[in-house]
Amino acid sequence: MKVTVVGAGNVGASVAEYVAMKDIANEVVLLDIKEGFAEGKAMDLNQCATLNGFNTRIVGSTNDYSKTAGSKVVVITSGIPRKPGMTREELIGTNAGIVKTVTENIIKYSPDAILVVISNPMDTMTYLSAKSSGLPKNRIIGMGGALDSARFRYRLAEALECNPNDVQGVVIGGHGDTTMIPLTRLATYNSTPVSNYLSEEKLEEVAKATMVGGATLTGLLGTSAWYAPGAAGAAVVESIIRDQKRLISCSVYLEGEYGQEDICVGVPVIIGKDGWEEVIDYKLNDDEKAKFEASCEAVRKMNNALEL
Ligand SMILES: NC(=O)c1ccc[n+]([C@@H]2O[C@H](COP(=O)([O-])OP(=O)(O)OC[C@H]3O[C@@H](n4cnc5c(N)ncnc54)[C@H](O)[C@@H]3O)[C@@H](O)[C@H]2O)c1
Ligand SMILES: O=C(O)C[C@H](O)C(=O)O
Repeated sequence: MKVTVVGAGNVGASVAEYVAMKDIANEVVLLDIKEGFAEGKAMDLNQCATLNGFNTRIVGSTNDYSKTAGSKVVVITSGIPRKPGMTREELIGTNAGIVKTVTENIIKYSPDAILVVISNPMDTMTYLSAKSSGLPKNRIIGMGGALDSARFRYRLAEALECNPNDVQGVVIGGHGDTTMIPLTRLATYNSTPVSNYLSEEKLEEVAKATMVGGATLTGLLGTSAWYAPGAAGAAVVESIIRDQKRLISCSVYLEGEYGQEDICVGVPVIIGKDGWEEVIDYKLNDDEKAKFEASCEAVRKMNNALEL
């Protein structure tokens, strides 16, 4: 099984590392436009094999797509990250061209691949990939909700002072500072509503911290985060390769689900060997529905800036 990761920068290398550590692919191809960069990252990662006990071969490629041929999954991380003070949406001018070209090159060599889009602004880049590739909708998955939900669970566990693995929580909507929707009403601490333990004000605080999770890290790091984004990307890849049928919030092309058409936005989906298989209806209440609609309007506005 071959997995390709386009962009060997912070997030791409992190996805490659986590995929290798999971030992779910024989080969991971890391491709970057910067001369020798992907080869260097691949060599460094290969030298972890005996230390971390994996048997995945990592191959570096400077823009040679023939090396990516026959990939089962392709993760797109190529593009610029934001700097402190910027929004993800400001990246569209540079990243749209990159994501479009990369998508076209990838499907020339791997027409049956499932694409996992990570580059920002992620929902719009996923929509662009869907439109420019012409691939069946189930084979285009935007990764954002997996990361945002992990951050939500971390913030909830911090507030509850508990083990994060005992907390369930999902973020839907756009992957933007103001568009994501942490579903606090549905979050649980080992099957009991978190509202049993946390006040409305505390839950509001948790939701706000979740929404600006990426911006907070960008402020601290000077560039955007990569460990949790890499782990979230690898979790999506694992669910595809192992056909795990995990229920993960991902940005997918909607045709009526959640009342939306012709948009890629975060909703809970089942992820398996054929890509995303089914959207699960969380039965949003009126307030959540209104937030979801506003989120979709903002994403749609971004999509309108694309030259398709
Ligand atoms: N969806 C998410 O949850 C999420 C999370 C983190 C980061 N991101 C986004 O992922 C992207 C990458 O972030 P990063 O921190 O890895 O940035 P980075 O600068 O470390 O790496 C990006 C890499 O892409 C490469 N690249 C640029 N154009 C290319 C092309 N045409 N073909 C191949 N490679 C190309 C660059 O050379 C660079 O090595 C950014 O857009 C960032 O905003 C999204
Ligand atoms: O915050 C960013 O710009 C990167 C990414 O989308 C994240 O949420 O970490």
